[in-house]
Amino acid sequence: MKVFITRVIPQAGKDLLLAAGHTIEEWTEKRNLTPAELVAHCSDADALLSAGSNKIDAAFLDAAPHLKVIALHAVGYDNVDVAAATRHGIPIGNTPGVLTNATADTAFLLMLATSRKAFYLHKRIIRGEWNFFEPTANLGISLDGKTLGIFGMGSIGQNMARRCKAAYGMQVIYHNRRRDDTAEKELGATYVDFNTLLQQSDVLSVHAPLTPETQGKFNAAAFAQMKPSAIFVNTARGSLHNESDLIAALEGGQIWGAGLDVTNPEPMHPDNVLLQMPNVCVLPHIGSATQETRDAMAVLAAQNIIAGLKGERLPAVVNPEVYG
Ligand SMILES: NC(=O)c1ccc[n+]([C@@H]2O[C@H](COP(=O)([O-])OP(=O)(O)OC[C@H]3O[C@@H](n4cnc5c(N)ncnc54)[C@H](O)[C@@H]3O)[C@@H](O)[C@H]2O)c1
Ligand SMILES: O=C(O)[C@H](O)CO
Repeated sequence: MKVFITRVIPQAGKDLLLAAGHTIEEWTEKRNLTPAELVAHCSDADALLSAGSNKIDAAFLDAAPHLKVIALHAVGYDNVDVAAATRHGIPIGNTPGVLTNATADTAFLLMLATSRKAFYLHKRIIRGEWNFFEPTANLGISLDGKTLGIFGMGSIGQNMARRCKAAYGMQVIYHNRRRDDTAEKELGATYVDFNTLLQQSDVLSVHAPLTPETQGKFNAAAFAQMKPSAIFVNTARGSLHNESDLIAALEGGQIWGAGLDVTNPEPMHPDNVLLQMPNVCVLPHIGSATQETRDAMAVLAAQNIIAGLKGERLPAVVNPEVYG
């Protein structure tokens, strides 16, 4: 059967699809498919392997009647109208778990790099501004024993908390849709309401999915409650924070710094003022970008498609309700 793949993915995933007897068509241009191009390529496809942010909504599903399964090369599925897919009888697969460590590493990297102004100081060396050692210049913030706040205590949030506790003995507080026993027992994490999370965190790391409830959650009102010494880290989705409010909070000293793997829009414009700020580190959405992790994501996405095309339950399914 034909599988359409929206971006070049690791060979490990493609090998699995080919070994299962499927044919592959892969979009290799280094630009996003337009919605019309996606429809055109899916018009005779049995499965879609979507790597990227293409909108998968009711209109698309109506226009691609052959599709039997859609697998995302991602854990986040905010680009998918899941209810519409379920109505169309199409299981949606994603890649949870296999990218947890790599993404938590990225959050940890951004926290530490921001706390020491690493990206800004690197740029100063390139500009020839490393002139002499100054005991009172280039100072960052120590993380030892500080309070880590996690918004979204799922797989990646818990992993980030584990890393911060092991490395810095950080106290962990969290806000989630519901309390999490594992986080409380294993990590000694304390559940707090959203305002307390804002007020008490020295580092606030965002790990919740993008939904109507979380969109724009970190706005002027939220930043105003945070400590002037706080670091905001977002590796979830750029739309969870309001970018102009974040810039104003950094400029106004309401918070100290920010580490971002995700922005809105993506890619971030090179002239963005955040890229010039000493206490800000920005990465180009590389949360899961290790060779091993991307291979594992491609393999799981392929396994989802192979199962879906056999009419079997996907190993990682977003909409189990599709099975009735
Ligand atoms: N930067 C990257 O490359 C990258 C990589 C992987 C994942 N992500 C993002 O990270 C997100 C989390 O991934 P995960 O694997 O940890 O998912 P997960 O489902 O294991 O965890 C998400 C947690 O957020 C909580 N949550 C949901 N809505 C909430 C709300 N309104 N308020 C508070 N908490 C809420 C859930 O209860 C859950 O505990 C993904 O949805 C994705 O958007 C980004
Ligand atoms: O959700 C994810 O897995 C990453 O952000 C890649 O899109």
